[in-house]
Amino acid sequence: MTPKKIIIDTDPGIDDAMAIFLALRSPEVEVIGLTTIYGNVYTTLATMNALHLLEVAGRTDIPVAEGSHVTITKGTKLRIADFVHGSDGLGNQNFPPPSGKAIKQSAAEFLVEQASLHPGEVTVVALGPLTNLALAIELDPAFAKNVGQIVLLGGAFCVNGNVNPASEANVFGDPEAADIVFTSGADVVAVGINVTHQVVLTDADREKLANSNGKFAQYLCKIMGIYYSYHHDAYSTRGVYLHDPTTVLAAVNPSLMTYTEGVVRVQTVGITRGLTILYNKQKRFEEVTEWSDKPTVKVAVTVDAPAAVKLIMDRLMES
Ligand SMILES: O=c1[nH]cnc2c1ncn2[C@@H]1O[C@H](CO)[C@@H](O)[C@H]1O
Repeated sequence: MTPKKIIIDTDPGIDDAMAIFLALRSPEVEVIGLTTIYGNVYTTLATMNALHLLEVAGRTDIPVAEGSHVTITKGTKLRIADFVHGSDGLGNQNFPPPSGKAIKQSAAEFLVEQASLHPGEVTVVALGPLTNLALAIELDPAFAKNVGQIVLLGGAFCVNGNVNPASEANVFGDPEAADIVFTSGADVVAVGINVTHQVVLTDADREKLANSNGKFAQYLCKIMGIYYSYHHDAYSTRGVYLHDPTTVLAAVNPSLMTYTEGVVRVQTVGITRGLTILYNKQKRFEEVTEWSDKPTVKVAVTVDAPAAVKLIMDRLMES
């Protein structure tokens, strides 16, 4: 079977690093590019980190396109989660700057170009706020139809968020963009923290990674300390949530999850800004609602967590 072409839209980020390495080790997919976005770090640093991670992996053949520095509404007050990942996004390791450079195209231009070059064949795996995808949709009315699938990490479906009780970090980062993507008519699969919080890398798993000869496992163990201490403080867990790698798995091996389908809208105002609400079509409402006549998306509901953790670890431990 020919591997699925994927573009990873990313804000690296410790779990992003893990997700990128996992994708590079997955024969089911071919990474044809990385696009960058703010979120865990600012966009400029996300681009540097994406280039750095490709250099670590020996995959400088993969292009990196820099994404937006502002939200879809041109907002510049960004919420950056450096307290989760370190001020450099990669566990404060003082890595030397990458020698490579981003391509001239913007992330949105690159996404539009690749989707129209390979209609129906490109999967975008979106691991940060959805600004670049919303820009691609605005730039090219055919993008939503041309893109094969958008597999995104976003939302907290029927559970508390991780920024506040209402909102998950990626949707909170640009709620207007998220609403554009969810209602675009593209084939969207949303993996929310209701699912990713079930996929935990324990202290014992970390030790196993550290004791392996895997190049990626070794690198990740070096940068993961701050991600572990953050989880210990914030959630009182002795382990970390594998948000981004789990989302990559939804593209690599979709059968590890179950899904429901319905219309998702995003709250953009008030104390619940960033809230994702899925209408499951179980009731016909008398009134016309903001969910009426909108395209549906797939939302992940369950995950085979032990199988997911094992697959992620096995691939990262290959040397
Ligand atoms: O507590 C948190 N606040 C903000 N961002 C977080 C937190 N925990 C994890 N992430 C980051 O947000 C995405 C998942 O929502 C992941 O990329 C993760 O690295």
